[in-house]
Amino acid sequence: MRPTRLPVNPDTPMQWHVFARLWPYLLEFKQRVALALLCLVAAKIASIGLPFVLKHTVDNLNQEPIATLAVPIALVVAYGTLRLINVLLGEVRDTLFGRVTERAMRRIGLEVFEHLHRLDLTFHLSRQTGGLSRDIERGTSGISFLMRFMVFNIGPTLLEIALVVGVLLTQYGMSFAMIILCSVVAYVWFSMKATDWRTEFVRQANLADSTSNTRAIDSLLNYETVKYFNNEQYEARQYDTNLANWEQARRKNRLSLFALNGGQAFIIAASMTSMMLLAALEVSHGNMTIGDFVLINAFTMQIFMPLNFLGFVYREIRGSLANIENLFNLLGTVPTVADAPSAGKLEINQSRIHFDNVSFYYRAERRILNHVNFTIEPGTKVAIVGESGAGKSTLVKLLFRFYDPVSGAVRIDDQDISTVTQHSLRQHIGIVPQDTVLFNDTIGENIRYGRPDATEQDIQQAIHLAHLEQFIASLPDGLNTQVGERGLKLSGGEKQRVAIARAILKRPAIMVFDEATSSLDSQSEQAILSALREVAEGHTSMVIAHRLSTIIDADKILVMQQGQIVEQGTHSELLSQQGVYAGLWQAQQKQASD
Ligand SMILES: Nc1ncnc2c1ncn2[C@@H]1O[C@H](COP(=O)(O)OP(=O)(O)OP(=O)(O)O)[C@@H](O)[C@H]1O
Repeated sequence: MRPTRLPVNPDTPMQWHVFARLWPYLLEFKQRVALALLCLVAAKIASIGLPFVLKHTVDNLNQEPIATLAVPIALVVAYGTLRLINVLLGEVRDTLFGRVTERAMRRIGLEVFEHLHRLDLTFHLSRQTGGLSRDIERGTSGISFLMRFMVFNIGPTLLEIALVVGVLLTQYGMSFAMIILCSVVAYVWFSMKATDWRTEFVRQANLADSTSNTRAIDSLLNYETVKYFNNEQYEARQYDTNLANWEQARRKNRLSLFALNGGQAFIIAASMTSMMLLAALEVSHGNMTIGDFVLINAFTMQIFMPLNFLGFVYREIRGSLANIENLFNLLGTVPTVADAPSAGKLEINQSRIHFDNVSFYYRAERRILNHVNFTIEPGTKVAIVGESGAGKSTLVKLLFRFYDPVSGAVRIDDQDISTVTQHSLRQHIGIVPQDTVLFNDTIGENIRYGRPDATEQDIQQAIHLAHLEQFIASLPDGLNTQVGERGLKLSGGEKQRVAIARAILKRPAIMVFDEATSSLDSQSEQAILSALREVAEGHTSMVIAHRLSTIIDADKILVMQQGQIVEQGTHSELLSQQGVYAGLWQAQQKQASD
């Protein structure tokens, strides 16, 4: 698996406050956490006992003559048992605590997911979904790492150091305790400093790694384009340039790791040597036994073993904290389109839509809609036409309240849609969008998405109305055929028909068709148009169209130009006005007859 660690900027301060936010998740399973900690303390006490058993065994064997073998044998058995208890307690602790971590990951994962769906379209358009999912993945694995390592690595190591220093101080005097304490402090200090210094090299290596990978994937995904232009060698050269950077970055990374490991080894060696020298002196002066010498040796080794991982753990913790911070920042993002605290449900009566003097821009420097006024009477069909970029789809986005108007209001049955809940608003509007995106699921599930609790009969009826029957019958697994990225690719027209079936299934009071037949050939278009007419029957509907021939039966046609409605009326009224619409109509008629 590729590392999911976020390269950490060495100047980023440690995000200690993240711990405070994780605390409540630990408290969810108080008893488990308490039991895990109990196992931890018991395991550490067992491991502190080990060198003592060793000491007594050696001292016993060192007696001349050995009185009885029973005592050393019992001691060796005790040694083995203590080791086993130590390991088993560690396993029990891991198993107990695993549940706590997993539950925290689940809770936070769901919280973020729900929050992301609450955020507005502007947020989603400005963030790459790939980047977002990486943030979530890194954040949640950061939580798992942090919880495990704080409780099982840093915590136990600190406890062990305290116990060992305490034992040395009480049993063997100040000098031994001081050497251990000083060398641990030196070791920790050096590891942290050296790790911070190395972070930049690690970051460069990770960056070079992901750049070369992105390049390779991009090139392979564009396989066809590479072949069209005969550019295999060009691609290979580009890839190799990236690989050369990677090689260089890895070299620095490796050398800096050598410096870190070398420094740590030096501190350990110096500490071991001084402890052993001091112990040897004490033995030669008759103040200590050989057993004591072995005990001191065992303690020193025992202390440095977990510290060996310190550089790695420290770097990972920094990375995890930064990743979790990113994740929590996501949670802190406030949606710009939100339900008012007093928002009630949209009450649909006749479903009259009224754009009341609506002005809108995405960015202040470019106004998109300028004082737009129109009404769609209940049960009627209003078509919106106009040049590309005039603001037609923007009207739909405002109707769905993906954005709020800068001034004016959108009303449905005299209720300003910004005063009702978004859920109740969207419940009553169905859409066949310009681009239909399908989920990576079966075609049946994709249709059912319009109303997840629909019956089979409803689904069959929607399929029939959307003229999908023949197409589905031609699929190898019928409704169970997988579609989307890993399944069957549907053509633009087929996708639109799935979208129509979905919208039919939703049974909304208001229907919106945004270029709903743009991907269809003329014959399919006519079939779908008659289906849409059936579907729209009795609904208030808003139709956006490029091809005017598809909307001549509309009750009203609005002609948009640069964010304003410049003409409105029925097809024949507009033709007789001899204005913008008549011009567009003639142009399209001419095009069709050419
Ligand atoms: N999210 C956005 N941020 C900034 N500008 C946008 C955004 N969405 C659309 N626009 C701009 O707003 C203008 C109106 O877009 P809109 O999609 O409403 O036009 P349209 O009339 O539906 O065009 P078309 O017929 O080509 O679909 C365009 O100039 C477009 O570039």
